Amino acid sequence: MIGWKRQLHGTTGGTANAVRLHEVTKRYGKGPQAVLALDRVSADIARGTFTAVMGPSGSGKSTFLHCAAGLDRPTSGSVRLGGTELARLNEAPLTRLRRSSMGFVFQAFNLVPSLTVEQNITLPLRLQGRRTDRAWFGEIVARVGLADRLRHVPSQLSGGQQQRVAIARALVNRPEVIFADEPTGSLDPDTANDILGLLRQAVTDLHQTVVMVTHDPVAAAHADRAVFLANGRIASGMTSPTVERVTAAIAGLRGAA
Ligand SMILES: Nc1ncnc2c1ncn2[C@@H]1O[C@H](COP(=O)(O)OP(=O)(O)OP(=O)(O)O)[C@@H](O)[C@H]1O
Repeated sequence: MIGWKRQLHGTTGGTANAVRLHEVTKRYGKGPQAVLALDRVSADIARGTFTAVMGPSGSGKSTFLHCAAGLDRPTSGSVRLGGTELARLNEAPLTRLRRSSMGFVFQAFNLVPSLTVEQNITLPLRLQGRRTDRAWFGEIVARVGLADRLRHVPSQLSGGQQQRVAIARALVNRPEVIFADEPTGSLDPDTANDILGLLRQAVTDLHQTVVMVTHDPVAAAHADRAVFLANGRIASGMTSPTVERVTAAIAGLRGAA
């Protein structure tokens, strides 16, 4: 764990963290039925990096993402987004912070069916009462290849196109961090590869920060780093993950379970 933290700092030349989890524990339920989903997890996510969160089913990946994004409150420990401690915020300011500083990409796309592509993409801005920066909007729409689809509604789009809308929506705020939960889980391999390429570009070209939960070693290989959870703890970390190394690491975790 210490080595993992050192690696993060070491490769970024001391860049500030977008997200920092310190000794985060999440327990669901009480008494003998209680489940320890996260057990004193600490992780620093440096700005401008792409991190894949991996691990066997039930290892705590979604709980990690939900706690990091303030969608779920840790039982103990600290989560900081930039300089802000999430535990100190009540629901209303937390919701505002999520809208202003986080982007989300989910497996199920989660677009608003009655809104057009353009309205879906700009929804986070409208919810904050902010104007759309047309130059930035034009750039992200061009990058995700949706310029000729702006007046369509989600039901008129393929799954891959809907996920492109979700990525544009996540980028529209220039958030502190984009959280992606199995973003390619319902896509065919070629479409998945396109979507992962867009997330990669968001980091490399647009200097965004992406944290992605995935089961898929191919998806993880697009990231700068992979962090492996097992039984609610960080078991190991890896820089410049490849499909082969990630597959071997997961097999090792399954063997140790
Ligand atoms: N709301 C909840 N109430 C009770 N237990 C929960 C709840 N959410 C998650 N858990 C438990 O916490 C543990 C971690 O769950 P989590 O969903 O974070 O794992 P995961 O690694 O994302 O799994 P998967 O890959 O199957 O989605 C599991 O044992 C799960 O059953």
